[in-house]
Amino acid sequence: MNNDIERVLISEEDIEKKVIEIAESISEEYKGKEVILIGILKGSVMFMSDLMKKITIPCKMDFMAVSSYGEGSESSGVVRILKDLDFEIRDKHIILVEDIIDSGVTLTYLLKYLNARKPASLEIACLLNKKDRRKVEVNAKYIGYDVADYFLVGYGLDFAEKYRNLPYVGILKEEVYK
Ligand SMILES: O=P(O)(O)OC[C@H]1O[C@H](OP(=O)(O)OP(=O)(O)O)[C@H](O)[C@@H]1O
Ligand code: HPA
Ligand SMILES: [Mg+2]
Repeated sequence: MNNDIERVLISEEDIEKKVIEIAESISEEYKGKEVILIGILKGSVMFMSDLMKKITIPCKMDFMAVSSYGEGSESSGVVRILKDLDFEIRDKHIILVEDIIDSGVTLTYLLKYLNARKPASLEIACLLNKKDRRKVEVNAKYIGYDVADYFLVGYGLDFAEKYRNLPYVGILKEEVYK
Protein backbone atom coordinates (compact mmCIF):
# COMPACT_ATOMS: atom_id res chain seq x y z
CA MET A 1 0.00 0.00 0.00
CA ASN A 2 2.77 2.46 0.93
CA ASN A 3 4.42 1.66 -2.43
CA ASP A 4 1.53 3.37 -4.20
CA ILE A 5 2.32 6.67 -2.45
CA GLU A 6 4.46 9.25 -4.24
CA ARG A 7 5.19 11.07 -0.99
CA VAL A 8 3.70 11.95 2.37
CA LEU A 9 2.07 15.39 2.20
CA ILE A 10 0.90 15.73 5.81
CA SER A 11 2.36 13.52 8.52
CA GLU A 12 0.44 11.82 11.29
CA GLU A 13 2.04 14.21 13.82
CA ASP A 14 1.07 17.32 11.85
CA ILE A 15 -2.50 16.08 11.45
CA GLU A 16 -2.73 15.55 15.19
CA LYS A 17 -1.50 19.08 15.96
CA LYS A 18 -3.97 20.60 13.52
CA VAL A 19 -6.86 18.55 14.88
CA ILE A 20 -6.09 19.80 18.39
CA GLU A 21 -6.00 23.44 17.16
CA ILE A 22 -9.39 23.11 15.47
CA ALA A 23 -10.89 21.33 18.48
CA GLU A 24 -9.66 24.12 20.76
CA SER A 25 -11.24 26.80 18.55
CA ILE A 26 -14.54 24.92 18.47
CA SER A 27 -14.51 24.33 22.25
CA GLU A 28 -13.92 28.04 22.82
CA GLU A 29 -16.32 29.43 20.23
CA TYR A 30 -19.25 27.13 21.05
CA LYS A 31 -18.93 27.33 24.85
CA GLY A 32 -22.40 27.16 26.46
CA LYS A 33 -24.04 25.94 23.25
CA GLU A 34 -25.25 22.51 22.26
CA VAL A 35 -23.31 21.37 19.21
CA ILE A 36 -23.98 18.51 16.82
CA LEU A 37 -21.08 17.39 14.64
CA ILE A 38 -22.24 15.86 11.39
CA GLY A 39 -19.65 13.67 9.71
CA ILE A 40 -19.96 13.06 6.00
CA LEU A 41 -19.31 9.37 5.36
CA LYS A 42 -17.01 7.85 4.67
CA GLY A 43 -14.05 10.20 4.18
CA SER A 44 -14.59 12.20 7.38
CA VAL A 45 -14.51 9.26 9.77
CA MET A 46 -10.89 9.57 10.99
CA PHE A 47 -11.03 13.36 11.29
CA MET A 48 -14.44 13.22 12.98
CA SER A 49 -13.39 10.78 15.68
CA ASP A 50 -10.04 12.44 16.39
CA LEU A 51 -11.63 15.91 16.45
CA MET A 52 -14.48 14.90 18.71
CA LYS A 53 -12.11 13.36 21.26
CA LYS A 54 -10.30 16.69 21.56
CA ILE A 55 -13.43 18.87 21.91
CA THR A 56 -13.97 19.70 25.57
CA ILE A 57 -17.60 20.94 25.48
CA PRO A 58 -20.61 18.60 25.33
CA CYS A 59 -21.40 17.61 21.74
CA LYS A 60 -23.33 14.98 19.82
CA MET A 61 -22.46 13.17 16.62
CA ASP A 62 -24.51 12.24 13.61
CA PHE A 63 -23.60 11.12 10.10
CA MET A 64 -24.78 11.52 6.56
CA ALA A 65 -23.62 9.40 3.67
CA VAL A 66 -23.37 11.00 0.27
CA SER A 67 -21.38 10.05 -2.74
CA SER A 68 -20.31 11.84 -5.88
CA TYR A 69 -17.00 10.21 -6.76
CA GLY A 70 -17.91 6.54 -7.07
CA GLU A 71 -14.90 4.53 -8.15
CA GLY A 72 -13.08 7.32 -9.97
CA SER A 73 -10.83 10.27 -9.15
CA GLU A 74 -13.18 12.89 -10.66
CA SER A 75 -16.45 14.07 -9.12
CA SER A 76 -19.49 13.07 -11.16
CA GLY A 77 -21.03 16.41 -10.15
CA VAL A 78 -24.16 14.64 -8.95
CA VAL A 79 -24.55 14.22 -5.19
CA ARG A 80 -26.60 11.28 -3.96
CA ILE A 81 -27.82 10.97 -0.37
CA LEU A 82 -27.26 7.41 0.82
CA LYS A 83 -28.02 8.02 4.51
CA ASP A 84 -29.83 10.94 6.11
CA LEU A 85 -29.53 12.32 9.66
CA ASP A 86 -30.87 10.55 12.74
CA PHE A 87 -31.32 13.81 14.67
CA GLU A 88 -33.69 16.71 14.16
CA ILE A 89 -31.42 19.76 13.68
CA ARG A 90 -33.89 22.64 13.89
CA ASP A 91 -32.50 25.35 16.24
CA LYS A 92 -29.31 23.34 16.86
CA HIS A 93 -25.75 24.45 16.27
CA ILE A 94 -24.35 22.26 13.51
CA ILE A 95 -20.79 21.70 12.37
CA LEU A 96 -20.38 19.69 9.18
CA VAL A 97 -17.18 17.68 9.37
CA GLU A 98 -15.41 16.82 6.12
CA ASP A 99 -12.06 15.40 5.07
CA ILE A 100 -11.65 17.52 1.94
CA ILE A 101 -13.25 20.28 -0.12
CA ASP A 102 -12.38 19.77 -3.78
CA SER A 103 -14.91 21.04 -6.37
CA GLY A 104 -17.15 22.19 -3.50
CA VAL A 105 -20.13 20.39 -5.04
CA THR A 106 -20.72 18.05 -2.07
CA LEU A 107 -20.71 20.76 0.59
CA THR A 108 -22.72 23.25 -1.45
CA TYR A 109 -25.40 20.62 -1.87
CA LEU A 110 -25.33 19.70 1.81
CA LEU A 111 -25.44 23.31 3.04
CA LYS A 112 -28.55 23.96 1.00
CA TYR A 113 -30.15 20.69 2.09
CA LEU A 114 -29.43 21.25 5.80
CA ASN A 115 -30.19 24.98 5.87
CA ALA A 116 -33.73 24.11 4.77
CA ARG A 117 -34.12 22.40 8.17
CA LYS A 118 -33.45 25.72 9.96
CA PRO A 119 -30.52 24.99 12.27
CA ALA A 120 -29.49 27.78 14.70
CA SER A 121 -26.12 27.84 12.92
CA LEU A 122 -24.34 25.78 10.29
CA GLU A 123 -20.56 25.81 9.84
CA ILE A 124 -17.96 23.59 8.20
CA ALA A 125 -14.84 22.01 9.67
CA CYS A 126 -12.66 20.52 6.98
CA LEU A 127 -9.16 19.08 7.24
CA LEU A 128 -8.06 19.71 3.64
CA ASN A 129 -8.93 22.45 1.18
CA LYS A 130 -8.06 21.98 -2.50
CA LYS A 131 -8.79 25.58 -3.50
CA ASP A 132 -7.60 25.42 -7.11
CA ARG A 133 -10.22 22.83 -7.99
CA ARG A 134 -13.24 24.81 -6.88
CA LYS A 135 -16.27 24.82 -9.20
CA VAL A 136 -18.59 26.38 -6.61
CA GLU A 137 -17.51 28.65 -3.77
CA VAL A 138 -17.80 27.26 -0.24
CA ASN A 139 -16.92 29.11 2.96
CA ALA A 140 -15.54 26.85 5.65
CA LYS A 141 -15.03 28.30 9.12
CA TYR A 142 -12.41 25.75 10.18
CA ILE A 143 -9.83 24.60 7.64
CA GLY A 144 -6.83 22.44 8.49
CA TYR A 145 -4.59 22.73 5.43
CA ASP A 146 -4.77 24.33 2.00
CA VAL A 147 -3.41 21.72 -0.41
CA ALA A 148 -2.33 21.77 -4.04
CA ASP A 149 -4.09 19.85 -6.77
CA TYR A 150 -2.80 16.31 -6.18
CA PHE A 151 -4.96 13.24 -5.79
CA LEU A 152 -4.66 12.54 -2.08
CA VAL A 153 -5.30 9.42 -0.05
CA GLY A 154 -5.08 8.36 3.59
CA TYR A 155 -6.60 9.48 6.89
CA GLY A 156 -10.05 8.65 5.50
CA LEU A 157 -9.44 9.67 1.88
CA ASP A 158 -9.71 6.87 -0.63
CA PHE A 159 -9.13 5.88 -4.18
CA ALA A 160 -11.69 3.20 -5.14
CA GLU A 161 -12.22 2.58 -1.39
CA LYS A 162 -8.54 1.81 -0.74
CA TYR A 163 -5.93 3.65 1.37
CA ARG A 164 -8.38 5.13 3.92
CA ASN A 165 -6.44 3.45 6.72
CA LEU A 166 -3.11 5.17 6.04
CA PRO A 167 -2.39 7.30 9.13
CA TYR A 168 -1.02 10.21 7.04
CA VAL A 169 -2.22 12.13 3.96
CA GLY A 170 -0.21 11.12 0.93
CA ILE A 171 -0.04 11.87 -2.78
CA LEU A 172 -1.15 8.86 -4.80
CA LYS A 173 1.17 7.87 -7.65
CA GLU A 174 -0.42 8.84 -10.96
CA GLU A 175 0.17 5.40 -12.43
CA VAL A 176 -2.20 3.96 -9.82
CA TYR A 177 -5.24 5.94 -10.97
CA LYS A 178 -4.52 6.94 -14.57
O1 LIG B 1 -15.74 19.04 -3.05
P1 LIG B 1 -16.10 17.78 -3.81
O2 LIG B 1 -15.56 17.79 -5.21
O3 LIG B 1 -17.56 17.51 -3.78
O4 LIG B 1 -15.33 16.57 -3.14
C1 LIG B 1 -15.24 16.33 -1.77
C2 LIG B 1 -16.00 15.10 -1.36
O5 LIG B 1 -15.56 13.95 -2.11
C3 LIG B 1 -15.15 12.91 -1.23
O6 LIG B 1 -16.19 12.04 -0.92
P2 LIG B 1 -16.74 10.87 -1.87
O7 LIG B 1 -17.96 11.34 -2.57
O8 LIG B 1 -15.62 10.34 -2.71
O9 LIG B 1 -17.18 9.76 -0.82
P3 LIG B 1 -16.31 9.15 0.39
O10 LIG B 1 -16.26 10.21 1.46
O11 LIG B 1 -17.08 7.95 0.81
O12 LIG B 1 -14.93 8.82 -0.13
C4 LIG B 1 -14.73 13.66 0.03
O13 LIG B 1 -14.81 12.82 1.15
C5 LIG B 1 -15.72 14.79 0.10
O14 LIG B 1 -16.91 14.39 0.71
O1 HPA C 1 -7.86 14.18 -3.55
C1 HPA C 1 -8.84 13.45 -3.22
N1 HPA C 1 -8.65 12.19 -2.76
C2 HPA C 1 -9.66 11.36 -2.41
N2 HPA C 1 -10.94 11.72 -2.48
C3 HPA C 1 -11.20 12.96 -2.93
N3 HPA C 1 -12.39 13.56 -3.12
C4 HPA C 1 -12.14 14.77 -3.57
N4 HPA C 1 -10.82 14.99 -3.72
C5 HPA C 1 -10.19 13.86 -3.32
MG1 LIG D 1 -13.88 9.32 -1.93
